[in-house]
Amino acid sequence: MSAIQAAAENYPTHDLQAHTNIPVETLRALYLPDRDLPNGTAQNASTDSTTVTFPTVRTEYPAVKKLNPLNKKRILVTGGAGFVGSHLVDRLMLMGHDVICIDNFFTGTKSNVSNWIGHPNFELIRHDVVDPIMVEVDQVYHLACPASPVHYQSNPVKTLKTGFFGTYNMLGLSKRVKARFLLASTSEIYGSPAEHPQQEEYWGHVNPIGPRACYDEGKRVAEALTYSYSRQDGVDVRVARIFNTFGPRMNWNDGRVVSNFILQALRGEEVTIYGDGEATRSFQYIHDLVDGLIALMESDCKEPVNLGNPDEFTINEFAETVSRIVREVGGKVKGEGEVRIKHLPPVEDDPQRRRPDIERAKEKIGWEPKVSVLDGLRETVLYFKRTLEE
Ligand SMILES: O=C(O)[C@H]1O[C@H](OP(=O)(O)OP(=O)(O)OC[C@H]2O[C@@H](n3ccc(=O)[nH]c3=O)[C@H](O)[C@@H]2O)[C@H](O)[C@@H](O)[C@@H]1O
Repeated sequence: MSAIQAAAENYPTHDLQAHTNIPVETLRALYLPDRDLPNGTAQNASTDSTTVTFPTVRTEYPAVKKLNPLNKKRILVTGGAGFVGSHLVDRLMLMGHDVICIDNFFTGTKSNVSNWIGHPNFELIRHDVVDPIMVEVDQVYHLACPASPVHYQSNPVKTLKTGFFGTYNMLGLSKRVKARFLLASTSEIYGSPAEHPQQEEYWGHVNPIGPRACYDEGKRVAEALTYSYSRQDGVDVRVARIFNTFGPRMNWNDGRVVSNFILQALRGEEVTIYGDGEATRSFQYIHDLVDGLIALMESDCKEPVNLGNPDEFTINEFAETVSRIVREVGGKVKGEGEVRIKHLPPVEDDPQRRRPDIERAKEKIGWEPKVSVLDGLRETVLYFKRTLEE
Protein backbone atom coordinates (compact mmCIF):
# COMPACT_ATOMS: atom_id res chain seq x y z
CA MET A 1 0.00 0.00 0.00
CA SER A 2 1.44 3.40 -0.96
CA ALA A 3 1.88 6.20 1.57
CA ILE A 4 -0.83 8.25 -0.17
CA GLN A 5 -3.26 5.35 -0.06
CA ALA A 6 -2.48 4.84 3.63
CA ALA A 7 -3.09 8.53 4.29
CA ALA A 8 -6.38 8.37 2.36
CA GLU A 9 -7.56 5.51 4.55
CA ASN A 10 -7.11 7.64 7.65
CA TYR A 11 -9.74 10.11 6.53
CA PRO A 12 -13.38 9.53 7.30
CA THR A 13 -15.26 8.40 4.25
CA HIS A 14 -18.79 8.14 5.59
CA ASP A 15 -19.47 11.74 4.57
CA LEU A 16 -18.27 10.99 1.09
CA GLN A 17 -20.87 8.26 0.54
CA ALA A 18 -22.46 9.00 -2.78
CA HIS A 19 -26.21 9.22 -3.38
CA THR A 20 -25.98 6.68 -6.17
CA ASN A 21 -24.91 4.11 -3.57
CA ILE A 22 -21.47 3.59 -5.01
CA PRO A 23 -18.98 3.50 -2.12
CA VAL A 24 -16.36 6.22 -2.16
CA GLU A 25 -13.63 3.56 -2.06
CA THR A 26 -14.81 2.38 -5.48
CA LEU A 27 -14.74 5.93 -6.85
CA ARG A 28 -11.42 6.71 -5.20
CA ALA A 29 -9.76 3.68 -6.80
CA LEU A 30 -10.43 5.36 -10.16
CA TYR A 31 -8.68 8.66 -9.45
CA LEU A 32 -6.26 7.73 -6.67
CA PRO A 33 -5.29 4.17 -7.62
CA ASP A 34 -2.81 2.22 -5.57
CA ARG A 35 0.24 1.69 -7.73
CA ASP A 36 0.90 -1.65 -6.04
CA LEU A 37 -2.34 -3.15 -7.30
CA PRO A 38 -1.96 -5.23 -10.46
CA ASN A 39 -4.79 -3.27 -12.07
CA GLY A 40 -3.60 0.14 -10.89
CA THR A 41 -3.89 2.52 -13.80
CA ALA A 42 -1.65 5.25 -12.50
CA GLN A 43 1.47 6.07 -14.39
CA ASN A 44 4.20 3.84 -12.97
CA ALA A 45 6.63 5.62 -10.72
CA SER A 46 9.77 6.11 -12.72
CA THR A 47 13.22 6.77 -11.36
CA ASP A 48 13.94 8.76 -14.51
CA SER A 49 11.94 12.01 -14.36
CA THR A 50 12.24 12.54 -18.12
CA THR A 51 10.18 9.49 -19.05
CA VAL A 52 6.81 8.09 -18.15
CA THR A 53 5.43 4.58 -18.53
CA PHE A 54 1.83 3.42 -18.80
CA PRO A 55 0.60 -0.12 -18.21
CA THR A 56 -0.24 -1.85 -21.49
CA VAL A 57 -2.19 -4.80 -20.15
CA ARG A 58 -4.86 -4.93 -17.48
CA THR A 59 -6.47 -8.11 -16.43
CA GLU A 60 -9.90 -6.62 -15.83
CA TYR A 61 -11.86 -3.35 -15.78
CA PRO A 62 -13.51 -2.02 -12.62
CA ALA A 63 -16.70 -4.03 -11.96
CA VAL A 64 -19.84 -2.41 -13.37
CA LYS A 65 -23.42 -3.19 -12.39
CA LYS A 66 -25.22 -5.80 -14.47
CA LEU A 67 -28.40 -4.05 -15.63
CA ASN A 68 -31.55 -5.51 -17.07
CA PRO A 69 -31.43 -4.43 -20.78
CA LEU A 70 -34.68 -2.48 -20.22
CA ASN A 71 -32.97 -0.32 -17.62
CA LYS A 72 -29.66 0.06 -19.42
CA LYS A 73 -29.43 3.44 -21.12
CA ARG A 74 -27.20 4.73 -23.90
CA ILE A 75 -25.82 7.98 -22.57
CA LEU A 76 -23.80 10.68 -24.32
CA VAL A 77 -21.53 12.86 -22.17
CA THR A 78 -20.04 15.83 -24.03
CA GLY A 79 -16.85 17.07 -22.41
CA GLY A 80 -16.67 13.61 -20.84
CA ALA A 81 -12.87 13.65 -20.54
CA GLY A 82 -12.88 16.86 -18.51
CA PHE A 83 -12.90 17.31 -14.75
CA VAL A 84 -16.67 17.08 -14.15
CA GLY A 85 -17.34 14.92 -17.22
CA SER A 86 -14.90 12.18 -16.26
CA HIS A 87 -16.42 11.79 -12.78
CA LEU A 88 -19.87 11.59 -14.35
CA VAL A 89 -18.57 8.97 -16.83
CA ASP A 90 -17.15 6.94 -13.91
CA ARG A 91 -20.48 6.99 -12.13
CA LEU A 92 -22.62 6.15 -15.17
CA MET A 93 -20.24 3.32 -16.09
CA LEU A 94 -20.28 1.87 -12.56
CA MET A 95 -24.09 2.09 -12.65
CA GLY A 96 -23.97 -0.23 -15.67
CA HIS A 97 -24.98 2.07 -18.56
CA ASP A 98 -23.54 2.37 -22.08
CA VAL A 99 -21.55 5.60 -22.20
CA ILE A 100 -20.32 7.56 -25.20
CA CYS A 101 -17.83 10.25 -24.25
CA ILE A 102 -17.02 13.00 -26.68
CA ASP A 103 -14.29 15.55 -26.11
CA ASN A 104 -12.03 17.80 -28.18
CA PHE A 105 -9.31 17.52 -25.49
CA PHE A 106 -8.92 21.30 -25.18
CA THR A 107 -9.06 21.03 -21.39
CA GLY A 108 -10.01 17.34 -21.02
CA THR A 109 -7.46 14.52 -21.18
CA LYS A 110 -7.59 10.86 -22.18
CA SER A 111 -5.98 9.88 -18.88
CA ASN A 112 -9.15 11.09 -17.07
CA VAL A 113 -11.11 8.25 -18.69
CA SER A 114 -8.27 5.75 -19.13
CA ASN A 115 -10.00 3.37 -16.69
CA TRP A 116 -12.64 2.69 -19.32
CA ILE A 117 -10.91 2.80 -22.70
CA GLY A 118 -11.63 -0.52 -24.45
CA HIS A 119 -14.51 -1.46 -22.09
CA PRO A 120 -17.46 -2.86 -24.10
CA ASN A 121 -19.85 -0.34 -22.48
CA PHE A 122 -17.62 2.65 -23.28
CA GLU A 123 -16.74 4.64 -26.37
CA LEU A 124 -14.42 7.65 -26.59
CA ILE A 125 -14.76 9.96 -29.60
CA ARG A 126 -12.50 12.93 -30.33
CA HIS A 127 -14.96 15.51 -31.55
CA ASP A 128 -15.68 19.21 -31.13
CA VAL A 129 -19.36 19.90 -30.37
CA VAL A 130 -19.16 23.05 -32.51
CA ASP A 131 -19.58 20.57 -35.41
CA PRO A 132 -22.66 18.31 -35.65
CA ILE A 133 -22.45 14.63 -34.76
CA MET A 134 -25.06 11.88 -34.96
CA VAL A 135 -25.26 9.11 -32.36
CA GLU A 136 -28.25 7.10 -31.14
CA VAL A 137 -28.68 7.75 -27.41
CA ASP A 138 -31.37 7.99 -24.72
CA GLN A 139 -29.81 10.81 -22.71
CA VAL A 140 -27.38 13.65 -23.39
CA TYR A 141 -25.38 15.33 -20.64
CA HIS A 142 -24.04 18.42 -22.40
CA LEU A 143 -20.99 19.54 -20.41
CA ALA A 144 -18.53 20.50 -23.15
CA CYS A 145 -17.11 24.01 -22.59
CA PRO A 146 -13.97 25.33 -20.91
CA ALA A 147 -15.02 26.48 -17.40
CA SER A 148 -11.96 28.14 -15.89
CA PRO A 149 -11.85 31.91 -16.52
CA VAL A 150 -8.24 31.56 -17.73
CA HIS A 151 -9.26 28.97 -20.33
CA TYR A 152 -12.55 30.44 -21.49
CA GLN A 153 -11.00 33.90 -21.91
CA SER A 154 -8.03 32.58 -23.90
CA ASN A 155 -10.22 32.22 -27.01
CA PRO A 156 -13.46 34.09 -26.31
CA VAL A 157 -14.89 33.69 -29.81
CA LYS A 158 -14.45 29.91 -29.58
CA THR A 159 -16.09 29.95 -26.14
CA LEU A 160 -19.11 31.73 -27.62
CA LYS A 161 -19.22 29.31 -30.55
CA THR A 162 -19.18 26.44 -28.06
CA GLY A 163 -21.99 28.08 -26.05
CA PHE A 164 -24.18 28.56 -29.09
CA PHE A 165 -23.29 26.02 -31.80
CA GLY A 166 -22.27 23.31 -29.34
CA THR A 167 -25.61 23.52 -27.55
CA TYR A 168 -27.53 23.93 -30.83
CA ASN A 169 -25.95 20.75 -32.24
CA MET A 170 -26.61 18.71 -29.09
CA LEU A 171 -30.22 19.96 -28.90
CA GLY A 172 -30.71 19.12 -32.59
CA LEU A 173 -29.37 15.64 -31.92
CA SER A 174 -31.62 15.23 -28.86
CA LYS A 175 -34.63 16.32 -30.91
CA ARG A 176 -33.88 13.83 -33.72
CA VAL A 177 -33.23 10.81 -31.50
CA LYS A 178 -35.78 11.88 -28.81
CA ALA A 179 -33.15 11.90 -26.08
CA ARG A 180 -33.54 13.68 -22.76
CA PHE A 181 -31.11 16.66 -22.76
CA LEU A 182 -29.33 18.10 -19.71
CA LEU A 183 -27.45 21.38 -20.03
CA ALA A 184 -24.55 22.08 -17.67
CA SER A 185 -25.19 25.78 -17.07
CA THR A 186 -23.44 27.84 -14.44
CA SER A 187 -23.74 30.24 -11.53
CA GLU A 188 -22.00 32.70 -13.86
CA ILE A 189 -25.32 33.36 -15.59
CA TYR A 190 -26.17 35.43 -12.46
CA GLY A 191 -23.10 37.62 -13.21
CA SER A 192 -21.97 39.75 -10.28
CA PRO A 193 -25.23 39.19 -8.41
CA ALA A 194 -27.20 42.02 -6.87
CA GLU A 195 -29.26 39.43 -4.93
CA HIS A 196 -27.86 37.10 -2.32
CA PRO A 197 -28.08 34.11 -2.07
CA GLN A 198 -28.96 33.44 -5.69
CA GLN A 199 -32.34 31.85 -6.39
CA GLU A 200 -33.25 30.43 -9.76
CA GLU A 201 -35.85 33.21 -10.30
CA TYR A 202 -33.09 35.84 -10.28
CA TRP A 203 -32.34 37.08 -13.81
CA GLY A 204 -28.80 38.12 -13.06
CA HIS A 205 -26.50 41.09 -13.41
CA VAL A 206 -24.14 40.41 -16.30
CA ASN A 207 -21.83 42.74 -18.17
CA PRO A 208 -22.53 41.78 -21.80
CA ILE A 209 -19.32 43.35 -23.15
CA GLY A 210 -16.78 42.48 -20.43
CA PRO A 211 -14.04 39.82 -20.51
CA ARG A 212 -16.30 37.21 -18.86
CA ALA A 213 -19.16 37.81 -21.31
CA CYS A 214 -17.99 35.06 -23.68
CA TYR A 215 -18.76 32.49 -20.99
CA ASP A 216 -21.64 34.15 -19.12
CA GLU A 217 -23.53 35.16 -22.26
CA GLY A 218 -22.55 31.89 -23.99
CA LYS A 219 -24.23 29.96 -21.18
CA ARG A 220 -27.21 32.34 -21.11
CA VAL A 221 -27.84 31.80 -24.83
CA ALA A 222 -27.36 28.06 -24.22
CA GLU A 223 -30.20 28.22 -21.65
CA ALA A 224 -32.34 30.30 -24.04
CA LEU A 225 -31.78 27.75 -26.82
CA THR A 226 -32.58 24.87 -24.48
CA TYR A 227 -35.95 26.32 -23.48
CA SER A 228 -36.70 27.34 -27.08
CA TYR A 229 -36.19 23.73 -28.24
CA SER A 230 -38.38 22.61 -25.37
CA ARG A 231 -41.22 25.01 -26.29
CA GLN A 232 -40.96 24.74 -30.06
CA ASP A 233 -40.01 21.08 -30.56
CA GLY A 234 -40.95 19.41 -27.29
CA VAL A 235 -37.38 18.39 -26.42
CA ASP A 236 -37.30 16.99 -22.88
CA VAL A 237 -34.82 19.29 -21.13
CA ARG A 238 -33.08 19.72 -17.77
CA VAL A 239 -30.85 22.66 -16.76
CA ALA A 240 -28.29 22.50 -13.94
CA ARG A 241 -26.78 25.78 -12.77
CA ILE A 242 -23.48 24.59 -11.39
CA PHE A 243 -21.69 26.57 -8.68
CA ASN A 244 -17.94 26.41 -7.98
CA THR A 245 -16.88 22.77 -7.91
CA PHE A 246 -13.58 21.17 -6.95
CA GLY A 247 -12.01 17.78 -6.55
CA PRO A 248 -9.49 15.30 -7.91
CA ARG A 249 -8.72 15.59 -11.65
CA MET A 250 -8.89 19.39 -11.70
CA ASN A 251 -6.20 20.51 -14.11
CA TRP A 252 -2.87 21.66 -12.70
CA ASN A 253 -2.93 24.68 -14.95
CA ASP A 254 -6.61 25.25 -14.37
CA GLY A 255 -6.06 28.72 -12.92
CA ARG A 256 -9.05 28.46 -10.58
CA VAL A 257 -8.73 29.25 -6.94
CA VAL A 258 -8.84 25.71 -5.48
CA SER A 259 -6.12 24.21 -7.68
CA ASN A 260 -3.99 27.38 -7.47
CA PHE A 261 -4.10 27.52 -3.67
CA ILE A 262 -3.45 23.79 -3.17
CA LEU A 263 -0.51 23.72 -5.55
CA GLN A 264 0.96 26.92 -4.15
CA ALA A 265 0.67 25.62 -0.58
CA LEU A 266 2.11 22.20 -1.49
CA ARG A 267 5.08 23.82 -3.18
CA GLY A 268 5.63 26.22 -0.29
CA GLU A 269 4.91 29.21 -2.53
CA GLU A 270 2.98 32.37 -1.72
CA VAL A 271 -0.77 32.10 -2.15
CA THR A 272 -2.03 34.50 -4.86
CA ILE A 273 -5.09 36.54 -3.89
CA TYR A 274 -6.64 38.78 -6.52
CA GLY A 275 -7.83 42.08 -5.06
CA ASP A 276 -8.60 42.32 -1.33
CA GLY A 277 -9.72 38.67 -0.97
CA GLU A 278 -13.13 39.68 0.43
CA ALA A 279 -15.05 38.25 -2.54
CA THR A 280 -16.94 35.10 -1.54
CA ARG A 281 -17.48 31.72 -3.15
CA SER A 282 -19.30 28.57 -2.07
CA PHE A 283 -17.48 25.37 -2.97
CA GLN A 284 -18.99 21.96 -3.64
CA TYR A 285 -17.20 18.66 -3.88
CA ILE A 286 -17.30 16.83 -7.19
CA HIS A 287 -19.10 13.71 -5.90
CA ASP A 288 -22.02 15.87 -4.72
CA LEU A 289 -22.28 17.58 -8.08
CA VAL A 290 -22.34 14.25 -9.93
CA ASP A 291 -25.10 13.01 -7.60
CA GLY A 292 -27.05 16.20 -8.36
CA LEU A 293 -26.63 15.92 -12.13
CA ILE A 294 -27.87 12.33 -12.13
CA ALA A 295 -30.75 13.13 -9.74
CA LEU A 296 -31.81 16.04 -11.98
CA MET A 297 -31.62 13.98 -15.16
CA GLU A 298 -33.78 11.29 -13.56
CA SER A 299 -36.30 13.78 -12.11
CA ASP A 300 -39.36 15.44 -13.68
CA CYS A 301 -38.01 18.92 -12.97
CA LYS A 302 -37.75 20.96 -16.17
CA GLU A 303 -36.94 24.27 -14.48
CA PRO A 304 -33.31 25.36 -13.95
CA VAL A 305 -31.86 23.99 -10.70
CA ASN A 306 -28.93 25.39 -8.70
CA LEU A 307 -26.39 22.72 -7.76
CA GLY A 308 -23.90 23.99 -5.20
CA ASN A 309 -22.85 23.90 -1.57
CA PRO A 310 -24.16 26.94 0.35
CA ASP A 311 -21.10 26.88 2.66
CA GLU A 312 -19.69 30.36 1.83
CA PHE A 313 -16.06 31.50 2.32
CA THR A 314 -14.25 34.74 1.62
CA ILE A 315 -11.19 34.05 -0.53
CA ASN A 316 -9.02 35.14 2.44
CA GLU A 317 -10.69 32.54 4.69
CA PHE A 318 -10.36 29.95 1.98
CA ALA A 319 -6.60 30.58 1.66
CA GLU A 320 -6.23 29.90 5.42
CA THR A 321 -8.36 26.76 5.19
CA VAL A 322 -6.48 25.29 2.23
CA SER A 323 -3.11 25.99 3.86
CA ARG A 324 -4.23 24.35 7.10
CA ILE A 325 -5.36 21.22 5.30
CA VAL A 326 -2.19 21.01 3.24
CA ARG A 327 -0.21 21.14 6.49
CA GLU A 328 -2.46 18.49 8.04
CA VAL A 329 -2.02 16.15 5.08
CA GLY A 330 1.73 16.61 5.26
CA GLY A 331 2.47 19.19 2.61
CA LYS A 332 4.96 22.00 2.68
CA VAL A 333 3.50 25.45 3.46
CA LYS A 334 6.53 27.44 4.54
CA GLY A 335 6.61 29.57 7.68
CA GLU A 336 5.14 27.14 10.24
CA GLY A 337 1.53 28.09 10.49
CA GLU A 338 1.60 31.39 8.73
CA VAL A 339 0.10 31.70 5.27
CA ARG A 340 2.21 33.84 2.99
CA ILE A 341 -0.01 35.85 0.71
CA LYS A 342 0.81 37.67 -2.48
CA HIS A 343 -1.82 40.25 -3.43
CA LEU A 344 -2.34 40.65 -7.17
CA PRO A 345 -4.56 43.23 -8.93
CA PRO A 346 -8.31 42.48 -8.84
CA VAL A 347 -9.86 40.58 -11.74
CA GLU A 348 -12.16 42.64 -13.98
CA ASP A 349 -15.88 41.92 -13.41
CA ASP A 350 -15.06 39.35 -10.70
CA PRO A 351 -18.39 38.46 -9.01
CA GLN A 352 -18.17 39.70 -5.43
CA ARG A 353 -20.57 37.31 -3.70
CA ARG A 354 -21.78 33.91 -4.68
CA ARG A 355 -23.90 31.43 -2.74
CA PRO A 356 -26.59 29.13 -4.10
CA ASP A 357 -30.10 28.94 -2.73
CA ILE A 358 -30.71 25.18 -3.03
CA GLU A 359 -34.34 24.96 -1.85
CA ARG A 360 -35.52 23.97 -5.32
CA ALA A 361 -32.94 21.16 -5.57
CA LYS A 362 -34.02 19.85 -2.16
CA GLU A 363 -37.70 20.00 -2.95
CA LYS A 364 -37.80 18.96 -6.61
CA ILE A 365 -34.97 16.46 -6.96
CA GLY A 366 -34.34 15.44 -3.35
CA TRP A 367 -30.70 16.55 -3.47
CA GLU A 368 -28.40 18.45 -1.16
CA PRO A 369 -24.63 18.30 -0.76
CA LYS A 370 -23.34 15.68 1.66
CA VAL A 371 -19.59 16.24 1.60
CA SER A 372 -18.12 18.98 3.76
CA VAL A 373 -15.68 21.37 2.10
CA LEU A 374 -13.00 20.17 4.55
CA ASP A 375 -13.41 16.46 3.69
CA GLY A 376 -13.46 17.30 -0.02
CA LEU A 377 -10.33 19.42 0.32
CA ARG A 378 -8.46 16.61 2.11
CA GLU A 379 -9.18 14.24 -0.73
CA THR A 380 -8.21 16.84 -3.34
CA VAL A 381 -4.95 17.67 -1.56
CA LEU A 382 -4.06 13.95 -1.51
CA TYR A 383 -4.73 13.81 -5.23
CA PHE A 384 -2.58 16.85 -6.03
CA LYS A 385 0.16 15.53 -3.77
CA ARG A 386 0.22 12.30 -5.74
CA THR A 387 0.26 14.25 -9.01
CA LEU A 388 3.26 16.29 -7.82
CA GLU A 389 5.12 13.11 -6.83
CA GLU A 390 4.69 11.55 -10.28
O1 LIG B 1 -15.00 26.92 -10.04
C1 LIG B 1 -16.01 26.93 -10.75
O2 LIG B 1 -16.67 25.96 -10.84
C2 LIG B 1 -16.38 28.18 -11.49
O3 LIG B 1 -15.16 28.82 -11.79
C3 LIG B 1 -15.22 30.04 -12.46
O4 LIG B 1 -15.72 31.06 -11.65
P1 LIG B 1 -14.89 31.79 -10.49
O5 LIG B 1 -15.76 31.73 -9.29
O6 LIG B 1 -14.44 33.13 -10.93
O7 LIG B 1 -13.62 30.84 -10.20
P2 LIG B 1 -12.11 31.10 -9.75
O8 LIG B 1 -11.25 31.49 -10.89
O9 LIG B 1 -11.75 29.88 -9.00
O10 LIG B 1 -12.15 32.36 -8.75
C4 LIG B 1 -12.80 32.35 -7.48
C5 LIG B 1 -12.35 33.58 -6.71
O11 LIG B 1 -10.99 33.39 -6.30
C6 LIG B 1 -10.18 34.47 -6.77
N1 LIG B 1 -8.84 33.90 -7.06
C7 LIG B 1 -8.68 32.94 -8.02
C8 LIG B 1 -7.45 32.36 -8.23
C9 LIG B 1 -6.34 32.80 -7.48
O12 LIG B 1 -5.18 32.34 -7.62
N2 LIG B 1 -6.54 33.77 -6.54
C10 LIG B 1 -7.77 34.32 -6.31
O13 LIG B 1 -7.88 35.22 -5.43
C11 LIG B 1 -10.94 35.04 -7.95
O14 LIG B 1 -10.59 36.38 -8.19
C12 LIG B 1 -12.38 34.86 -7.51
O15 LIG B 1 -12.75 35.93 -6.65
C13 LIG B 1 -16.04 29.80 -13.73
O16 LIG B 1 -16.23 30.93 -14.45
C14 LIG B 1 -17.36 29.12 -13.45
O17 LIG B 1 -18.03 28.79 -14.62
C15 LIG B 1 -17.15 27.88 -12.73
O18 LIG B 1 -18.41 27.31 -12.43
